Amino acid sequence: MENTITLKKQTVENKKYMSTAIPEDPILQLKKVSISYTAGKNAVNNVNADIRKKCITAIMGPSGCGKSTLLRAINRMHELYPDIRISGEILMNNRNILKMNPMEVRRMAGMVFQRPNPFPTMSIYENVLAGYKLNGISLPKKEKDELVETCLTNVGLWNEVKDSLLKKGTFLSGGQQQRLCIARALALKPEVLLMDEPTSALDPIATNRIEELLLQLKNEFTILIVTHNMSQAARISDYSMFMYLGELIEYDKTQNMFTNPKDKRTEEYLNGQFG
Ligand SMILES: Nc1ncnc2c1ncn2[C@@H]1O[C@H](COP(=O)(O)OP(=O)(O)OP(=O)(O)O)[C@@H](O)[C@H]1O
Repeated sequence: MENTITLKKQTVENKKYMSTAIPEDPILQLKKVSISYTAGKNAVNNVNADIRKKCITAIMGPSGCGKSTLLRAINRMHELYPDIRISGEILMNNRNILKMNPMEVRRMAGMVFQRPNPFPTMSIYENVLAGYKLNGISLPKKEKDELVETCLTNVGLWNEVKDSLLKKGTFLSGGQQQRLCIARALALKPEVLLMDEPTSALDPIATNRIEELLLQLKNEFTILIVTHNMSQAARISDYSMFMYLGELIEYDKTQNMFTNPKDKRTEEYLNGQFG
């Protein structure tokens, strides 16, 4: 009896911190998602959230709170860890991605990592098209040329590299390499762009360019970004999630969370008291 009362109380408490302003038209729905690397210890614990289309949603929280684990699960990269266990549902456009072909999921949810990682043996041109090659999809030359130009234009790189498309991607600066990696992810026309601290290895100027780029890209794409940089979340995200010890503690419009955090732990984190 006591347990039931405690559970009910927790549900009410949890709801209190999930803003009513959270999306009605989600592209992505996390339902009771729990993930563990070792039995009995959840790295992600019972996360429920709807992610709004064509918005930037930031995932924040102290080191080890499960941000990257959650992000990786959204394109089935968690499966690279053999003993990992996942429960719950991750719906993308109402389809449970945990039951789909992983290659199809990765086409729908592109990933950009912390360190720019263009394929070192490929040219700039080939890097943009790498997703097609890996998926065994061949395109006519004209279509490939158009796709490369469009994607590089979308990331503001076309004018900088149009005369050196056959050079290796690794010749570019760090910021240019990261924009190339974003172009590579965009080439597959993903539903969602997942970004794991995409600017943490970049200088402030390159960071600024990527942030401007993300603000443009959200007109067309849904972006979910893990960031340690609170000012970055405040600058570019529409919605913010705060995770702590694997749990989603608070999820709200960024402006609400930064001006009026509901949970003491969110407030302390945003005030720099831990993390
Ligand atoms: N490959 C792994 N094997 C076992 N445990 C892991 C593995 N990767 C992460 N963990 C554990 O899972 C938990 C969540 O880690 P995760 O990397 O998702 O957190 P994070 O919030 O992204 O951290 P950071 O901000 O430092 O990148 C941590 O306790 C971590 O130690």
